[in-house]
Amino acid sequence: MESTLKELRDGNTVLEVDSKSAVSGGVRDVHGEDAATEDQIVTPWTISVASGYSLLRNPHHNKGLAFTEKERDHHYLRGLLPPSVVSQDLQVKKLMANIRQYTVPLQKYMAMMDLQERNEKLFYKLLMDNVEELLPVVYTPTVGEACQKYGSILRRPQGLFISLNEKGKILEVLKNWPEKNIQVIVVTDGERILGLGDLGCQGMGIPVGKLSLYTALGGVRPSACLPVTIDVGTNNQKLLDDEFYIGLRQKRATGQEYAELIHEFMCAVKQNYGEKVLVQFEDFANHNAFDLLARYGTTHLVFNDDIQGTASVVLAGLISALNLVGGTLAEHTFLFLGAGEAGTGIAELIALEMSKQTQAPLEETRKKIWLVDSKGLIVSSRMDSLQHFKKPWAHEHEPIKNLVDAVKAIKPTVLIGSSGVGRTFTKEVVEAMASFNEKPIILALSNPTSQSECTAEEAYTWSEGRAIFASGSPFDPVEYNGKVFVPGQSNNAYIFPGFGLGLIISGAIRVHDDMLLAACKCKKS
Ligand SMILES: O=C([O-])CC(=O)C(=O)O
Ligand SMILES: [Mg+2]
Repeated sequence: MESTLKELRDGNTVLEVDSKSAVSGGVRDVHGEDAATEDQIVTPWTISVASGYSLLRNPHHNKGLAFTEKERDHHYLRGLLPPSVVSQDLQVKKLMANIRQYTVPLQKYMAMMDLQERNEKLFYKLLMDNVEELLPVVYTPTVGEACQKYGSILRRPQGLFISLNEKGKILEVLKNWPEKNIQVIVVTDGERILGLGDLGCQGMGIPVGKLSLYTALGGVRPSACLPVTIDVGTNNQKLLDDEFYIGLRQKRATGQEYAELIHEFMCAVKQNYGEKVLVQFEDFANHNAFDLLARYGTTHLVFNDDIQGTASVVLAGLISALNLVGGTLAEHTFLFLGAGEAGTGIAELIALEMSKQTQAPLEETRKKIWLVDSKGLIVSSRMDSLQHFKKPWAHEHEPIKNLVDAVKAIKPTVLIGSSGVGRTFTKEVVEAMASFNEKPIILALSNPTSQSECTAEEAYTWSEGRAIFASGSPFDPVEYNGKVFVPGQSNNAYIFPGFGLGLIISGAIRVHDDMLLAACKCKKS
């Protein structure tokens, strides 16, 4: 018996033993008789073994034609597969050829999701071997379009949906998830999906995509990753009117009703998975993102990717850019378009690093950083009407209404776009940057590509090839005046999988700013 179990464990066959299988005293309750009392309605122990037909339909263990002759004998697969045995490498070759035939990115996305649902090992092999080509498919920018059309393209639901209907029952809902040992949860409420706005329940594509990078880039086991979407309704009328919309058909719950659902979720998560489970908040709207991070940052292992992840990756990029333009952080002047999660998160981390480098107080280093929001430059005369996360950036200056005037007045060396609004770094803005900077640093961070503040081509052309440019969404290399410029990508995908892995393997129970600063300075050895 023990040797068969070991074989099952070591082999490819699924073996799931519920932890309740051993009754107290170390005596195995083989027939479940001791535990099967009337007040215990759950099966006291279960062993499930996938083999044969069900093994082929189990995405975690299916290998398709790559099952060897021996495995086909052992797992009752004879006759269920055509005779040919192919290597995983050949499977990768075939699938890449198929995926490359699709010209529409969304078709590639759907092919990848189908694969993930069919043969998880092959999905990750494909993604890891072809990461540059497939990252824009399973992640930004295509995942944005997938979320917009999620209701129409959905085949088999992925992740866990927790809606207002589940209020009071969230712990039970977590127990419906087949995996028990969860290490990372990526959760969204869908209110600010990339720069695309409120996509309600259809935001699920984001946690699914982020977690596939946790595995492909961070090496976290897929079974330890849990994508969650909290559905409190949507204010997106187009979705509410869409017959294929998959979420609750109501306006967003707010205030106490919202806070109570999130709180129940956070408590249930800790109760079910323990203190070391990492909860990554993703694509919440500004008005909730900061509050959630503040509220749960002291009681849970939480990380906001849009505030902290983006901040670390951008600071890492700036530290590298200084090698090209010279000077220390404190010798530069920063101007942001966008004062939300990404903008203020990045600004704060830059100020913190400057303060560490120069020993100057944070209040002083913040003065090197200026932010423009939809109402213009953030200045002290606007203080009373500013949301709390913008207040630290309200410096003394006369009011300025638009970006180009702010650029001309502040004369930044670094211009960062994080507003979620595309096409806002106009020719005039880029030309102004290039007029007083030998090498202007220009970061167009908003996602997906349609929301990018400018394209790589625009940044290089309008600056006559002098801009140091990076963007949130990927852009192809650009040829300008006979020279090829390769734009950088400054997306939190370059930090959260490694950062999260570090949190998990170190057994951390809280996230601290020093960890973010350390992550920024990590160099590939
Ligand atoms: O998902 C991405 O590509 C980056 C990100 O967090 C966002 O734009 O919200
Ligand atoms: Mg995000």
